[in-house]
Amino acid sequence: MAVQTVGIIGAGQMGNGIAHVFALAGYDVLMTDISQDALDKALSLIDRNLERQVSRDRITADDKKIAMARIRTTLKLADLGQTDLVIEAATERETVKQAIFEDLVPHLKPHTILTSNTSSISITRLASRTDRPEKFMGFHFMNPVPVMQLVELIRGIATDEETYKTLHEVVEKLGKTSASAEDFPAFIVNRILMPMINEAVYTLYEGVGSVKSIDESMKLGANWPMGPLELADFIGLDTCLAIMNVLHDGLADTKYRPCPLLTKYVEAGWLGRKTGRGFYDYRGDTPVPTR
Ligand SMILES: CC(=O)CC(=O)SCCNC(=O)CCNC(=O)[C@H](O)C(C)(C)COP(=O)(O)OP(=O)(O)OC[C@H]1O[C@@H](n2cnc3c(N)ncnc32)[C@H](O)[C@@H]1OP(=O)(O)O
Ligand SMILES: NC(=O)C1=CN([C@@H]2O[C@H](COP(=O)(O)OP(=O)(O)OC[C@H]3O[C@@H](n4cnc5c(N)ncnc54)[C@H](OP(=O)(O)O)[C@@H]3O)[C@@H](O)[C@H]2O)C=CC1
Repeated sequence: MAVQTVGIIGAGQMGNGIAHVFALAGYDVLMTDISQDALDKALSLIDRNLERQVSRDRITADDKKIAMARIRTTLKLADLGQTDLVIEAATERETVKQAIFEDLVPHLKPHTILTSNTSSISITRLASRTDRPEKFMGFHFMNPVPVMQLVELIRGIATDEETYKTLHEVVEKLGKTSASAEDFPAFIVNRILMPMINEAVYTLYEGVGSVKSIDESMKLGANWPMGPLELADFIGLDTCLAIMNVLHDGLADTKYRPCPLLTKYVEAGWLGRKTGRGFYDYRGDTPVPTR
C-alpha cells in the first residue's frame, strides 16, 4: 500500500522532528496536538531546524520551502482519518495513547496503518484496543529525529507482513536505517539505554559524583556525545521515568526500579530542556547544574 499522507499526533519534541523528516522526504504531513501553542511552536522549530540544514548546505532553500509547504496542522484529531499512515507521538502514558486511538479509529480509512512512536509501551496492548491490530506497529524514531539514523520497528503479535514491509520501505525513503525489535518492554534501545541513565541518576543520588563529574566522566571516559544526565534532560525526565516504570512493571525485576531522585525531579515539574530546568538549569546563557 503506497503511503503519501502522514498524520502525526503530538507536536512535542518528537512530533516536530518526525514532521520535519517526512516533509523533507516528500510526504504530505498533517500534525495535530491538543494545544494550538504546541502546534505553532513545532512549526517554528521545524523552520529553524530546516534553516540550520540550509546554512550547512545539507539542503537547499527551495527544499526547505517545499518541505514547510507540505506540513499542515489541525486541532481536530478526526482530520487525520484522511491519512494513509498515522504516527502517534503523544506523551508516554498508556492511558493517553489508548484514548487517542479509541477517538481516532472511527474516522480512519480501511487501509490506514496505525503506529506509535512509544519508547517502551506494549505494541500488542495498544493494538488490541483498535479495529486493526494487523495494521498496527511500533515505529520508534530517535531524538533528535533529523539527525539520528535509527528507526526501531516493533511488530505486535498480530502485525501482518504487508504492514511491516510498507514501513520498512518508508524508513528507506526517509534515508534512515531500521532495526527490528520484539515487542517486549522498552524494545532494544531503551531496554539498554534507560537503565544506564537511571544508574547515572543513582550515582548522583548516592553522592558518588556530581552532575558535572558524572557527565564529564561519560563524555571523556566513554566518548558519549552527551553525558547521561544531559541526555536525560534532552529526552525529558518524565519520559525517562515512564520508561523505567514500564521496565519495572513489565519485567518485574527490582533492578529496573526508578531512582527516587528521578521521581523527585519529575514531581517538581523539572522535566529537563522542555521545561527549562532538570539536572541543569537552561534559563541562563549556559546550562548550570541544579545539584
Ligand atoms: C528516549 C527514546 O525513546 C529513544 C531516544 O531517542 S534515546 C536518545 C538518543 N539520542 C542521543 O543519544 C543523542 C546523543 N547526542 C548527540 O548525538 C549529539 O549531542 C547531537 C546530535 C544531539 C548534537 O550533536 P552536536 O555535535 O553537539 O551538535 P551540532 O554539531 O550542533 O549538530 C550536529 C547536527 O545535529 C543537528 N542538531 C543538533 N541538535 C539538534 C536538535 N535538537 N534538533 C535537530 N537537529 C539538531 C545539527 O543541525 C547538525 O545537523 P547537520 O549535521 O545536518 O548540520
Ligand atoms: N523524548 C525523546 O527523546 C523520545 C521520545 N519518544 C516517545 O515519543 C513520544 C512523545 O515524546 P516527546 O515528544 O518527548 O513528548 P513531549 O512531552 O515533548 O510531547 C508530547 C506532546 O503530545 C501532546 N499531547 C498530550 N496528550 C495529547 C493528546 N491526547 N493528543 C494530542 N497530543 C497530545 C503534549 O501536549 P501537552 O504538553 O500540552 O500535554 C505534547 O505537546 C512518547 O511516547 C515518547 O516515549 C521516542 C523517542 C525519543
